[in-house]
Amino acid sequence: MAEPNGRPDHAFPEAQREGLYRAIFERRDVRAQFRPEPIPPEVLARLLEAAHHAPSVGFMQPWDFLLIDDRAVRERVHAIFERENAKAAEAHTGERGALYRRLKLEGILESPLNLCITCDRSRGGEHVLGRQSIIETDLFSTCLAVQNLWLAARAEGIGVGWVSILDQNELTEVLGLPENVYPLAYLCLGYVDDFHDQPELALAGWRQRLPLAERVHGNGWGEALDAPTLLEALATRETTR
Ligand SMILES: Cc1cc2c(cc1C)N(C[C@H](O)[C@H](O)[C@H](O)COP(=O)(O)O)c1[nH]c(=O)[nH]c(=O)c1N2
Repeated sequence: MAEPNGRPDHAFPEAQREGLYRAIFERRDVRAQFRPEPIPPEVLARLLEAAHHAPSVGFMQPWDFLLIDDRAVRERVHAIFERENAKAAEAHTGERGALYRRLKLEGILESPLNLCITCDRSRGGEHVLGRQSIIETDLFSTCLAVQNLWLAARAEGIGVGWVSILDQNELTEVLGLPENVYPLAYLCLGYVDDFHDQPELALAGWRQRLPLAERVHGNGWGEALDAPTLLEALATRETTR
């Protein structure tokens, strides 16, 4: 299809575009509102397929997916969280410390499924196309798989919470990961009672979303953007969300 200006129109129809943006804006990190029902296999397959279709450096596809529903394994991971979280809490004192201790930062035992997305740092051999200069691009790729899954889960009505308050070496041992396989994301998944309309950390008064217009630079760091219409559009969008 071509637009009146002759440019081919590859954009999705409006309703589909809205669906995609809805998943982006209504995706939340979920820790507390999990329901116990299991995720049906066909739905889980769709989420994993979405993750598997993420971009990856040199088409490396460095990810694997460990589906963890065993209570004993989850209890061991939860114990790692408890230890690490106690250490993390010590970093915050006074009112901030009290607020930190009130935050719910994981749903390891309440969610029906835990999912560890790993990154095999040796997949594809020594010379992965595009990874020569920036070795961490395998980790970046795996993060994109996480985000694909997270957005698809939101569209399916499934909440996802990322737990990173974990000792990676202990987690590696509990999950029996081979050498070179890094546990990139430990996620809690399940249907939820509700999705908050703002990040939980914002609702709790921990930290607020930064004004986007202030984060956009011109031709170098700190250079003003010479694009009044874009700046106005950024500011306008912000007041509506
Ligand atoms: C790499 C990484 C690691 C973590 C997180 C996210 C990411 C990207 N987040 C979730 C984080 O707090 C959340 O994304 C932000 O607060 C924004 O909220 P929404 O995701 O928009 O709901 C997170 N949340 C939490 O409760 N415990 C955690 O350990 C972590 N760890």
